[in-house]
Amino acid sequence: MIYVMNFYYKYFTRVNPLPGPFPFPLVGNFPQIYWWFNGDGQMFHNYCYEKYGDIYEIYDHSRSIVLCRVDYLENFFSNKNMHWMRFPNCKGLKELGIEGKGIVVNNNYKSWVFNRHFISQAILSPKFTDEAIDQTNKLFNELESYWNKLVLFHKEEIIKENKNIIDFAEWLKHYTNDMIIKLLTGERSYSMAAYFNTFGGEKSDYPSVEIEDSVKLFQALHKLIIGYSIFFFITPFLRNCIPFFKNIADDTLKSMRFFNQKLEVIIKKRRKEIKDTSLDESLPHDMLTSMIIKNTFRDVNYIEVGEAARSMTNSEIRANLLDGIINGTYKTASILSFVIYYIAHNPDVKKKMLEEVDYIFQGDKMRPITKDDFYNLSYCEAIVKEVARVCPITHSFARCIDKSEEIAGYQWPVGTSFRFNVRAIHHDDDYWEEPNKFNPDRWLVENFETKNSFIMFGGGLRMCPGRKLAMIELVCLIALLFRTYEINLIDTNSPIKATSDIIIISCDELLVEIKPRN
Ligand code: HEM
Repeated sequence: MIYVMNFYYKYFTRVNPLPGPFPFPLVGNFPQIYWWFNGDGQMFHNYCYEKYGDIYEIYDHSRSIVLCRVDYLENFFSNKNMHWMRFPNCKGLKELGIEGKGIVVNNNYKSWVFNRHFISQAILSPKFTDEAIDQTNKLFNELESYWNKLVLFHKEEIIKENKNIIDFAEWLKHYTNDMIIKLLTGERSYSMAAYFNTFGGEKSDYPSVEIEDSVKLFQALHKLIIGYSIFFFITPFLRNCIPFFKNIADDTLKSMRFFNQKLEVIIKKRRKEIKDTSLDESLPHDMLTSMIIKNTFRDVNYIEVGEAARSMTNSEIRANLLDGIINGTYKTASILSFVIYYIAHNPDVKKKMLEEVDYIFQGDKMRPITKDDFYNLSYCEAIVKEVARVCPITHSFARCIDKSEEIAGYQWPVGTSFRFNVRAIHHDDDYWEEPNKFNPDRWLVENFETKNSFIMFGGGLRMCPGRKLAMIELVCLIALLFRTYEINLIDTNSPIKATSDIIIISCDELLVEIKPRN
């Protein structure tokens, strides 16, 4: 009773009261999200934007101000202000064992700068880019080999049994999982092989122990992604006392322990491999190796300058790997499924894209894709950006201000939480011409884009460090796929099957028919 009275006292005396759905104690606006929109965060934000306009407030475990206009973002992304914190401190981070670790939810500025610097140096380097292109070719060949076995070589029986239909979204999640694990840790995972094996009949050539391991890793990752938000957005009382939330929280902690153990083994093994490699031999370019050798004598830029230039501990490396793996799996996969969907619904765009792809490869369906090809595939890149603009996969992302500031015409106290409604920003008609039109050509006009109006990868200091890698994966895969295959949606009339949680929108299923292009 006291809690409820206190909650509503604070609510009715809050600074700058704004319109928004009425909150409930302990659960904030979750009842509305679940009762009205079946848990769909994007639909909830669409509703709030239409009903309340450019600025409204919502509640999870605390109050957040949601901004929907491009000009409201200036204070967050300019170098002058540097509001760098994403979420306020919360007990959940400690329970998950990630307080002050990694980068995504790290609220310790010094530690975040240290980790972010390591990660950026590792994955924005030219050698890492080469490695990403190389792995794209290798893993795409593997993906094709499974499709060939499943779909293309056994035509008659498969067509009879309707097996030429594949769930593209599911294949992509396994593909991006194998890709990110290889690029970040240097280790192979066999998520695609495991998925292939579920179809019965022929099995993949990889040893079954390795495949089973990958299945466990993939399942643990899935549980972590689902369960993570319970630790940020749900109050400790619900998480610890209500069985529904407690079960998810326990499962998430179990997956976290499992993941940490796996990563610890990989890190120790790599440290030993590096130690056993003579100085004149080169080392691989995965993120793990780069993080281990940074600020050691194996680092080509090594200078000894005290604490700031210290090397990384295993627990820091683990947290960074986990951040990268979680962020690098589902987002890239979902956006590519949306790309396939939009291409199928826009024949003119498809025609132009095929012309670009055919021009680049000149009829050669076998040669690997190169870095130059990637830079020349400007229309494919435009398609990715336009799909991400009209159909963002992160419906909102957050900042918490570390000093009092005037934002959107109101003065806000330190510690206020904000969210940016990505879809509203991407459709702000003061900044986008015909915002509702799907038009990749707009991206071909140089410098047309206004500052902060496109926030697919966020903005400011905390902008996504994986953006280049994501674009390489997306653009190269589009080119490799459409160079060889005709991909048609099974049901062109149905809307895309996607679900949106508290932050991410993911494609659940995309049934396509795939056959070789003439
Ligand atoms: C299409 C794919 C991707 C999209 C749309 C995406 C989008 C985003 C967004 C919107 C943010 C928040 C930025 C902000 O708060 O300003 C973010 C952060 C982040 N992303 Fe990505 N991302 C993608 C792929 C990746 C990949 C492949 C990686 C792998 C390394 C990655 C790693 C991260 C990390 C570590 C952060 C946290 C950065 C920080 O807090 O300093 N992302 N991403």
